[in-house]
Order: sequence, then structure tokens, then C-alpha cells
Amino acid sequence: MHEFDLIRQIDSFAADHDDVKVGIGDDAAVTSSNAYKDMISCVDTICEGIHFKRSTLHLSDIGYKALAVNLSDIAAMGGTPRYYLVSLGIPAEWDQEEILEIYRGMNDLAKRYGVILIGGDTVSAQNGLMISVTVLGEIETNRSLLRNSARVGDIVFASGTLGASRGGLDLLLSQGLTAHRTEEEKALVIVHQRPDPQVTLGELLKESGFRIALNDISDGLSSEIWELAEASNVCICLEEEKIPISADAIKLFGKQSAYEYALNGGEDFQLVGTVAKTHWPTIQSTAKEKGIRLSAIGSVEHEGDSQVFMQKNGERTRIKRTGYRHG
Ligand SMILES: Nc1ncnc2c1ncn2[C@@H]1O[C@H](COP(=O)(O)OP(=O)(O)O)[C@@H](O)[C@H]1O
Ligand SMILES: Cc1ncc(C[n+]2csc(CCOP(=O)(O)OP(=O)(O)O)c2C)c(N)n1
Ligand SMILES: [Mg+2]
Ligand SMILES: [Mg+2]
Ligand SMILES: [Mg+2]
Repeated sequence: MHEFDLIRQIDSFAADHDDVKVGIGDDAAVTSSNAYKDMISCVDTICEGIHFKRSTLHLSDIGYKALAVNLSDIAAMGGTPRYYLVSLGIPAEWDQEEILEIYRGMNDLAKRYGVILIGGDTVSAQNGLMISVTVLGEIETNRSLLRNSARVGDIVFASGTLGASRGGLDLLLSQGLTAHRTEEEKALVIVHQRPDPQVTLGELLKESGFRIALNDISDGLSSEIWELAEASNVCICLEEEKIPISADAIKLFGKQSAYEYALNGGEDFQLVGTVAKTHWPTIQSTAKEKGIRLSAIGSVEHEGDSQVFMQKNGERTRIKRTGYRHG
């Protein structure tokens, strides 16, 4: 199985319909709701052994993260999350109190964003806990921020810092859940266990009214930037020195590994996007007023050929799409 190939083949079953504004291929689907609003829907699943182990997430973190990864996809559309449904596949060794603790973690995050649990499904499973969350959100008609909106001359930007989640995962896999940790170590671990979905930033970018292409960083910057380039059919060049690498990751793992984690580690759940150069200072300062860091990390150079390069000291190399891939 090859994740991206499989999805491309599955896409041939998706019929066109006037009410489907965005189907397979972006962070979430956009469908007509009424004259004023579009509905935004997404589903992401996390599986024991693949997305978490008992040694990497507390029970409450499993719930928190299962919802957070979906709020992140709604944020990547500029949408507002409203409702969620949860599907569970539960192996025999998991007991009821453990599952309820997972829900407590999910509820912590749901309350923060006013997202309401409206249903789900519960089945037994043979190997490993599986938790799949569907989030339904909304946005004003035709205002979604899509991956295919990048244009020549745009600034490429990223929110927050990158590489922390993969650093945190390294620490958790080597030290376990309950180790005594330094402040820097704690900071990385918390990003891995309880990533902060950028819903406020997504809404703020949408509110700007500017043409903005947007994607969230689940698989890694290298992979997400390729998705923007391919969806928009443009060539993007990033500047290595401008990538906002987590300072804690640099301190603990050194600059080279931290850079690798920022590019390919994934699960930072920050946003990466593009905006016209003239609008960049406005969105950067609006975000700053809300305490959100946005960094310019590159630019969109030409169209007609999707490519991504990394530039350093005047030399450029083609970025490999080495983010996380299932299969
Ligand atoms: N099994 C599937 N059937 C139908 N659509 C799918 C399937 N898996 C993924 N997709 C769609 O493919 C696109 C890419 O999915 P994915 O890479 O998981 O997005 P993201 O990284 O934003 O969560 C999305 O539009 C998603 O809805
Ligand atoms: C135990 C463990 N091993 C490895 C990882 C790293 N990892 C698992 S899935 C993943 C990518 C993100 O998940 P995916 O299902 O591809 O999310 P999507 O792109 O659909 O949002 C990463 C980096 C992890 N979180 N935990
Ligand atoms: Mg996404
Ligand atoms: Mg997904
Ligand atoms: Mg996702």
C-alpha cells in the first residue's frame, strides 16, 4: 500500500456535484450549506503503534490529540469547528475507565474551542486502539483557504516553530512517559502530546479577506510544501536560514538534527501558506497582535511546473518529499 497512490485511485470514485466545492485533495471538504455558509468536514484517525504508544501519550493525551489533528485540518481551511463525532475500535485489553479518560482529554480541547460531541461509533478491534474523529465546521460562503491558491510572487510563511514534536517523540521513545525532564525536554514533549491547533490563526487569515493558500503540517514541512506547490502548479523556493526551527530542539539535538526534524519530522500542526507580497506585512502584524509568530520562509517563483527548492548561501537543492507516509 502506498498512501498517496491509493488516495489518487480512490478519487476516481468521487462524483462531481454542484454542492461539493472542494472534495478529495485538500485538508477538508467544502460543501454548500446555505446562502451564507459552507460546511467544512474532515476525518483523521490515530492508531496505537502508528500514531501513539502507551509510552508516548497519556490516556487523556490520546483523546486530546485525536481531536487536535482534526481541528488543525479545519484551521488549514480558515474554518470554525462546530461539532465532532468519534469512532472507536477497542481491543479487549482496554477497559472502560481508560476510554473515559481518553474522552476527558478530548473534552478539555473541545471546550476550549466550543466544539460539541454529537455522536460516534464503538466496535471491538483485534490489534491496537483506533480512534477516528470527524469534525464538522463552517465558514462564510466561498471563503475557504485552499492549497491551490498560491501565485507567482507570493511570500511563503510558516506559523510558530517546527521540529519540536519530533524531538518530543524521540525523548518519549527513549525515556518513556514518566521520566524526570528538563524544562527544554518538557517543552518538546508537550508539543508532541498536546499540539495546539492553529484555529485562531486560520480564522484570522480568513478574516483578512486576502487570497491565501494554506496547509497544516502533519507529515512534515517538506511534504506539506510539496502539496501546496502541486495543488497550485507552482515552483516554490524556501530559504534554509529562515525556517523557524524550535530553539529547544536545537539545544537538545543540535542544529542539523533539529533542522531535519523541522523539515521531515511532522506533527507540529503549525500552518504553512502563501500570500501576496503586498499583503504579507499586514498578516504578519495582525498575527503578532494575537501573540502568533509568522515567519517568511521563501517565495513562489514561477508557475507551470511544481517544484520545491531549498536555498542556502545562494545554492539551491531540490527538496525531497521525505515527510511521514503511511504504507
Ligand atoms: N480513504 C480515503 N477515502 C477518501 N478520501 C481520502 C481517503 N484518505 C484520504 N482521503 C482524502 O485525501 C486528502 C488527503 O488526505 P490526508 O493526506 O490525510 O490529508 P491531511 O494530511 O490534511 O489530513 C483529503 O482530502 C482526504 O479527505
Ligand atoms: C509511536 C509513534 N511513532 C511514530 C510517530 C510519528 N508519526 C506517526 S503518524 C505521523 C504523521 C501524521 O499522521 P497522518 O495520519 O499522516 O496525519 P494526516 O497527514 O492525515 O493529518 C507521524 C509523524 C508517532 N506519532 N508515534
Ligand atoms: Mg492537513
Ligand atoms: Mg488526514
Ligand atoms: Mg490531517
